[in-house]
Amino acid sequence: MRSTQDGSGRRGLTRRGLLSVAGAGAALVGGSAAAGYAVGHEPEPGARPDQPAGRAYPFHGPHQAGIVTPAQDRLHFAAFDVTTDDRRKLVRLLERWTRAAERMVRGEPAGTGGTSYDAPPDDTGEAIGLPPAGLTITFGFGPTLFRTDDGIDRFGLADRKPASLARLPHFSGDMLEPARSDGDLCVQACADDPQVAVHAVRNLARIAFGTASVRWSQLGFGRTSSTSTAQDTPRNLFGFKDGTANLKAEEAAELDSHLWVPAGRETAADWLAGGTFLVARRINMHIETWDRAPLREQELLIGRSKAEGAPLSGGGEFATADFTLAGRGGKPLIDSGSHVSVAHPDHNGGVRMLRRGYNFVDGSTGLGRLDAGLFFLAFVTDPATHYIPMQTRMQSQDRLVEYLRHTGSGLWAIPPGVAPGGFIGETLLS
Ligand SMILES: C=CC1=C(C)c2cc3[nH]c(cc4nc(cc5[nH]c(cc1n2)c(C)c5CCC(=O)O)C(CCC(=O)O)=C4C)c(C)c3C=C
Ligand SMILES: [Fe+2]
Repeated sequence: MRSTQDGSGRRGLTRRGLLSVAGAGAALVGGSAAAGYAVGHEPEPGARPDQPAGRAYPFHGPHQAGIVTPAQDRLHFAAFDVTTDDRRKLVRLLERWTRAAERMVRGEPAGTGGTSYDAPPDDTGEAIGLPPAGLTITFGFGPTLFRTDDGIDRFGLADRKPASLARLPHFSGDMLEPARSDGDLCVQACADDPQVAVHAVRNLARIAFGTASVRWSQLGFGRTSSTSTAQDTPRNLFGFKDGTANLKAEEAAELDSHLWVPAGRETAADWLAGGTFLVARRINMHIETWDRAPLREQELLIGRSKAEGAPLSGGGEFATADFTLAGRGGKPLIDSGSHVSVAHPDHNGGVRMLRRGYNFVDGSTGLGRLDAGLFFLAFVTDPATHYIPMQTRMQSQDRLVEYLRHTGSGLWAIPPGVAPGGFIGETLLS
């Protein structure tokens, strides 16, 4: 927490809006202002929107932020179970989440302040003094929101469920943990400061108390993709550049074909027009085994060079891969079982996806191995065409899977963006 002290010895906390305590007597009842729970919601004089940490992305727009937004460096992802069957309570939660998200992405506290000194603060406080840090908060609806596993239509939404919104099928080799999978709702909070991302999820969970509870959550510490041509390509925990051939924000026509759900595709689910689907897979990577594999083997399995990220058929990082070019002995320079060959659009009916995953390390196992990998996040126009067939092919043909273990999974419909005054999911629930 950053705090400042002026010449009068008064401490002032600086997250543009500060926690306030209702009533003029507040300072009298416990010296809260002097203790740091000060007042005011004025813009912080020191805020620097020109600096990366001061960057704030708008919450409102035709699409939700956090999809084509340049991928930030940190993630806190959470899946929630709705604990009520009262539709009005669900709507109220989404309204309250919207208001809190609007504020937090601006670098303001989750609440407006003014709570009683005898009540819990309406912001948890750990982001006071921190700038917006490029925070985006993206919300999604899982299949069980529409119909529970027992077939119950809790909220009268069953006939509006998109056909493709169903639990992902079992893929060969899956070792999924139920406690890391699925959920009625999801929240993806991305920021360039981990404390800002965690603060966002924590406050949304606090607001949800009594209506929804966290089912599972995942932290990510390094982006594994770029979503804009202005970004450098980052590296995953295998040490390879990841995101080179990703779908990028600048490819407007491709986004319409491969990312956004078009109006009129499915009458009953037209509320999703302008939205998309989010696939999440927690993929453990066998780091120690990989680190003992020769460089030749590592490059063969990926199909790109480790240093530059260039296709093994030649050229620089962004050169087009040539899967027919043969090397010594007449064998293709890019192995047909390499990851980029199996995942390439030419071998998947032309489909592309917008990947937005993160590295994770969740400590180590009892055997002294890192519990680490890639939290794969991909946004697609339709998982039935743009994800399930590719994952199925990977499990049977991609030699990289020998080093991977899928331990978590989820699919959510991501509703379109929100207009000022509206709320997340309005097209579905109002
Ligand atoms: C089902 C989809 C995919 C899963 C699961 C997946 C996991 C995964 N990928 C890497 C590392 C790399 N992937 C790369 C490219 C790439 N991956 C997918 C899809 C899945 N990856 C696609 C569609 C592509 C693009 C293919 C193309 O058009 O050429 C690359 C190369 C660099 C790049 O283009 O991004 C790397 C490296 C890991 C480690 C992993 C699971 C842990
Ligand atoms: Fe990949």
